[in-house]
Amino acid sequence: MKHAKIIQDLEKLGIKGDYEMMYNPSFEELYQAEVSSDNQGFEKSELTESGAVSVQTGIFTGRSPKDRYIVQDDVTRDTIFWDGKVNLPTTPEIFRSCKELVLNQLSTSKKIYVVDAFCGTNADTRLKVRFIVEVAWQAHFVTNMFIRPSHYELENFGEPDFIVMNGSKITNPDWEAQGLNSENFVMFNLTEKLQIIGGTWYGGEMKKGMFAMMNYYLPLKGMASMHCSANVGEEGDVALFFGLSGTGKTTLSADPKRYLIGDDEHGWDNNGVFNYEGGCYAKVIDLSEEKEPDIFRAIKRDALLENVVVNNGVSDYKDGSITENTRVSYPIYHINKIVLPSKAGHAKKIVYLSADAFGVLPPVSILDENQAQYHFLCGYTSKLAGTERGITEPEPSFSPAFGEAFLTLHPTMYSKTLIGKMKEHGAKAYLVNTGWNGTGKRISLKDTRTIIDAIIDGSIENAPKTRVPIMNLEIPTALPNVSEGILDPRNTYSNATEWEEKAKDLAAKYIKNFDQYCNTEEGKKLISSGPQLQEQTI
Ligand SMILES: Nc1ncnc2c1ncn2[C@@H]1O[C@H](COP(=O)(O)OP(=O)(O)O)[C@@H](O)[C@H]1O
Ligand SMILES: C=C(OP(=O)(O)O)C(=O)O
Ligand SMILES: [Mn+2]
Repeated sequence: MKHAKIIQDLEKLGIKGDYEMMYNPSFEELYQAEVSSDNQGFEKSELTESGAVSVQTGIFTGRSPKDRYIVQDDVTRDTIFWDGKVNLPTTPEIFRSCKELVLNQLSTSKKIYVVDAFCGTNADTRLKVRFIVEVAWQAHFVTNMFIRPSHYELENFGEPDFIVMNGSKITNPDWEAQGLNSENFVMFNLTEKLQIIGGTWYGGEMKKGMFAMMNYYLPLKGMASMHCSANVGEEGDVALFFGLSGTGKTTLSADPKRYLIGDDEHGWDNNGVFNYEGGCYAKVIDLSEEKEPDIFRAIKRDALLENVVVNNGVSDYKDGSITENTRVSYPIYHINKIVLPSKAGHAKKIVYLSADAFGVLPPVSILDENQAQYHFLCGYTSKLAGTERGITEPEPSFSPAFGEAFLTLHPTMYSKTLIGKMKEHGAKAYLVNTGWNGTGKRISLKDTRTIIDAIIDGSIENAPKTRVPIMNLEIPTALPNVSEGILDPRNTYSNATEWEEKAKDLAAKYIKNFDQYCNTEEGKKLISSGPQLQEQTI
């Protein structure tokens, strides 16, 4: 029997105890476990008016990059990009000691949830992942976010390719002596194909953890692995939306005119674009049915709200007092227009989303091939408060491939694979600012959506154009139904020299950041595609 086999597997891993084990619980079983009166502290969940359950994730309401380590050994030494920032090295010994802590924690649990799921739509490239957690809502989170195997697939699941053991309730007392950042840890061992977690309850570590693993395995097989959302039109035309957290991947990919492929993580192989996930993870801060009807309506039974303030069973999306990073996860079929399985053909339109808090970038720029490469390597945006610990103010950030925090290989691996696919399939790239302009206000969602429509239907190519100096970007000067006077950012300032000053400041940052790619001929040749400081605006 499957159940007995799973218990045997857990014992082999070192989880031995007198626990009750639930294997791939149904949504109904998860719900019952979540509202059980046995739950303590952050295990507690609450039913809300929409039918969704609401939880608090504890001290961590976002990922904790400084506590994230990868074991450096023969498998990873020459493959992982040891940049000293994202992929922090640890030793097999320290991993073993932290793993022991997690095993002890799980062994003394009353209840353990084991969820077998897929990461990746295609059988030939997906990871069969086994999540072992002791908190019901964490099991719910991974059930929402990863691809749920059918009964048949579950029966034939076989050995997992990767195991995630979450001991969020324990911390590491030896962290100082081991030279770690804190008592909390998120560690990967690629030899053992194991992720272990302690101290943080935040589910994003599991979601983005497996993304980082896909970012390792797929580019090594020549595929593009991308931090982007994706949707497809009636004609099979696929669009990708790259961007860091908060730039609009989830919001803009939920487009009632198109079919959603996925909202965050995709691969691109010889057959086309495919999702890694089986659900979406949307921000709910200030969410309204009027502005984002598809996401609003996806919040219903089986959806899981995180860190939202709930008053007498009613969620208040305006209240950011727990965190600005309030979230909901839901299975992808909560969005009406989707393709299943989550894949489609080759991408034709590539949109780089950047939420520029400094008001310099145009709402949309048309990129040529070299600029597509330049801006992909730059990955400029402003980091907004919330998704990462310690970020409380917008900060300019250059994040290669629009996802530096999840890259396990050198950034150029991701640009090579993506640009290769783009060339092969004649995809065109655009840079879209979903952030601020000289008015001090954020560019409206309505204007951004209209701009995206013009990119997707191709009409943007026929618009009158001009070049924005310093930033060295080509922009349309008029687009039907886009607010007058916003397309050229210089016009959103009462005095264009104000823009110029800010632009020079930002251009200098771009140029300085790009230095890291200038030690190769390939990199050097891209400099002229980026911002230029010597230029005069008039
Ligand atoms: N012009 C805009 N374009 C996209 N999103 C916008 C815009 N203005 C405000 N927003 C808000 O910004 C947030 C974008 O978040 P989200 O789509 O979840 O980003 P991501 O998926 O890239 O992390 C949403 O809360 C959305 O309502
Ligand atoms: C969940 C995350 O990503 P995003 O904001 O892109 O959805 C994250 O960065 O932890
Ligand atoms: Mn998102």
